[in-house]
Amino acid sequence: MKLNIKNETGKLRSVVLGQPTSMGGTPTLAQSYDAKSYNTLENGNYPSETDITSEMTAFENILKKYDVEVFRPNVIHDYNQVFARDVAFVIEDKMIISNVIHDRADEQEAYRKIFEKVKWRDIINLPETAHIEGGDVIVWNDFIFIGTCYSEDYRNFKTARTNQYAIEILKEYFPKKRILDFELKKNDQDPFVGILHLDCTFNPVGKDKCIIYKNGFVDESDYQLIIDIFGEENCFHVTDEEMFEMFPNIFSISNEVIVSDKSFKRLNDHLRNEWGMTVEEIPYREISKMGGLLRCSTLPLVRE
Ligand SMILES: NC(=[NH2+])NCCC[C@H](N)C(=O)O
Repeated sequence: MKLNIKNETGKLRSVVLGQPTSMGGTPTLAQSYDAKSYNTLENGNYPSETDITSEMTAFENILKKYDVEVFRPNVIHDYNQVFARDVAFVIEDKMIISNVIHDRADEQEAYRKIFEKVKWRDIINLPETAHIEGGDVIVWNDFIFIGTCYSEDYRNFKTARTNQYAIEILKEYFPKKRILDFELKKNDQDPFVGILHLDCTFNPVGKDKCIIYKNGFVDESDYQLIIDIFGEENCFHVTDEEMFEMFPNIFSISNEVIVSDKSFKRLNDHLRNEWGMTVEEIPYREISKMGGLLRCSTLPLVRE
């Protein structure tokens, strides 16, 4: 397979969609590794495998409707494999194997048959201490936007997944890209305060637009830089509550077609009425309780 990812919104040809089978029971608070799941567990409403399965099936059906080739990872017994995004990521024709948080490390084995479709020389493995997950990496033509955490207590956060070392290495592999790193607010327990990945606070859509949550960034100047790149009129600003519901984490099948949660009324209306896009709405509320949404559930391999 010839990988090709130049941006977030080129027409999607081939993608990995995570899988819900045998996702294990409800974790304990101590076992959770993101603030949204922590909050869900505190509220005692962790989702069931049956509900997660029906949401992911709805997503797969939309992808197939647009003739996208969909791969699924193998099932690992009692292991959450919903969020394919973080396991690896594609930049141009290269696949970078993430160094994910320890709690999720076993997920990668289930992608072996998919990785084997890619030529060895197109696969990049990073040194063990270079931490990075696909949710923090957004390829946007000449730019690569990367979410990170500079804090000295980086290691104390389970929600800090990408470090400077990994970013420095990517700069060497992709010298022609303008790599911009953004420090994200971190908090392992309060989903209104901490941002797990960059794609929970920012996501490009269409040819030149984006969805953005200002308070996810530590430095206002980082947020302002994105606004300057896209232009104020091309930015949809989300509120605290909408960030919590995961508005930024929708998924583009092309410049014109977006898969969104059917409860995102204000966003979906804007995408359709102001920006003229086609919005495919599906139910994804149960999956949101585990700290990710539509972008997080996918790992795009080929876009036109
Ligand atoms: N790209 C993303 N935002 N992925 C969300 C992953 C959520 C998952 N519970 C984790 O903590 O790893």
